[in-house]
Amino acid sequence: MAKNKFNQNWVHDHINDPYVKLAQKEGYRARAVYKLKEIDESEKLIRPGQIIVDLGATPGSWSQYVRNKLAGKEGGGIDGEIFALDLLPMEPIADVQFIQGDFRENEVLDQLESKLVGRKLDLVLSDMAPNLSGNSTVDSARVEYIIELAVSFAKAHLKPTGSLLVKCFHGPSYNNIINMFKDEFKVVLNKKPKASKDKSSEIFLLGKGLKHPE
Ligand SMILES: C[S@@+](CC[C@H](N)C(=O)[O-])C[C@H]1O[C@@H](n2cnc3c(N)ncnc32)[C@H](O)[C@@H]1O
Repeated sequence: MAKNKFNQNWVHDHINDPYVKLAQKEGYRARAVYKLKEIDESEKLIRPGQIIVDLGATPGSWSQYVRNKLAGKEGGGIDGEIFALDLLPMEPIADVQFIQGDFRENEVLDQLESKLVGRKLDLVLSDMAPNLSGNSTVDSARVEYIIELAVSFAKAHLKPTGSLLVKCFHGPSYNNIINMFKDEFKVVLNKKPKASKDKSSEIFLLGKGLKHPE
């Protein structure tokens, strides 16, 4: 398909996408929020009082959703804490502490850890998607690596009852990733929310309760 035609189709699909329209109406920065919302509504992941990290947070719809779930009834601050991190800048969101940097770099991880000051987390979210090269072996290895880092971060920082939700893709490393989750979590679920496009190999993995808390 010619590139222009491809762009036109993308624009047409995007404008007519019900989740794009809903996100605009409800004030969310991205349609991705409805993926998290559906998983949260079925798994009851997010509750007031929690400490939550959102990895790969920009433009911020997941952080907005988490913030709304932790917000007090009187419209004051939040009951809980939210830390968000991304390679790219993010427009500020009230009560969300943002760090800009590459999660694969130790220096960035140190910054995040210094904000946590030893407090354990209830939930780690990762919607991080590495840049894709088009070579499925290379891309699959990149996805596996970023998820491996998220799992090791979760292992070090989650409460024993905490959960990790990551974006993943069906590909050559899928089984390795599932096994990595099964080694670390008591319960492992895969989720394909309605807002995740059928033609995308995207799938979300949820690990609940650490098998070997640190
Ligand atoms: C699909 S977007 C996230 C959308 C977000 N959940 C939302 O609801 O607005 C994926 C994000 O992951 C970020 N990302 C990818 N690799 C990263 C890395 N190594 N470190 C930090 N962020 C990364 C990208 O910059 C991008 O903003």
